[in-house]
Amino acid sequence: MSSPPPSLDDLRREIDEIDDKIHDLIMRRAQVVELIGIAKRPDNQIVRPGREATILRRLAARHTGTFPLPVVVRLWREMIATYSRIQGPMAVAVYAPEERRGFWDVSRDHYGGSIPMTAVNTPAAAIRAVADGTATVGVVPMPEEDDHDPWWRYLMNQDPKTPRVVASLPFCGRGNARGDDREALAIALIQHERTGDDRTLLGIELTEDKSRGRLKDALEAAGLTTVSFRSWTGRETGGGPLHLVEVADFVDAKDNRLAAFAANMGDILLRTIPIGGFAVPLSHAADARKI
Ligand SMILES: O=C(O)C(=O)C[C@]1(C(=O)O)C=C[C@@H](O)C=C1
Repeated sequence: MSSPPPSLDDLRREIDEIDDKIHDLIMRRAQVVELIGIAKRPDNQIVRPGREATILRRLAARHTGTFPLPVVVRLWREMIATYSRIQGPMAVAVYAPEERRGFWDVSRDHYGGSIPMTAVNTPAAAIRAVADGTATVGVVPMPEEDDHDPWWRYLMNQDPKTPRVVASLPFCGRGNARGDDREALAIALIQHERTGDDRTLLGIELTEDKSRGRLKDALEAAGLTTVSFRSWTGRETGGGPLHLVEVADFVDAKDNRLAAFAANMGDILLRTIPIGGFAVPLSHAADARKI
């Protein structure tokens, strides 16, 4: 004889037990994070986007059942942001003018509801807020093709006080975020860290106009796979043409492939600056599977 199905009261008791366990673990995680905050000193970089991506990828790989993965990621994003704030002060400056409130929504999903967040009207204002320490993180739009004053050119600077791109938002779908703005990048005064599946943004200045095909060939001959290109004439400032190339790997300034690229380009290359990068978001994999 099969046993009768559990009663509503039994099931609710089980839910209460589960909730207690989840709550206990959230509180225990806070204690461990406090110790992490102590262990991380003296370099004291509270926000570690690479580690955050690794945590979320590991959970995504073990996820099964009917509870949607993007919601798991949203819960963890709320937690991770809050656990960051336990370690020290945090503030986010988001490029979110009136007509582009979608960036506010994706930033709030990523950095949670408890971190102080300010909307600014230009990407340059978000960069300034990070550079002067008013914000720990800035959120700027994914570079666009027809941008007449691209924000990324302000990051083409070797000064260690220049913010770097450190993450791409959203990490797992934009849910019910307003508007059509699809993707944004986070910048901070920290280094982009290797996670095993990364993209790097290379800012490249040339002495004269060259086709993207030429740049692509020189990068690929140096062993760098190109994903996308953005260009800016540089005429307005009297400088040379600038290109922002997304490459499919982790690359830092010491990478031998940049030296090989410089050799391939010869005298027309003025400088190449990795302006940061990001762990490939889970939504990229989902888009590729057309989920
Ligand atoms: O691992 C760390 O360095 C932490 O500070 C912990 C933690 C987390 O909650 O897991 C919090 C903030 C960091 O951005 C990354 C991860």
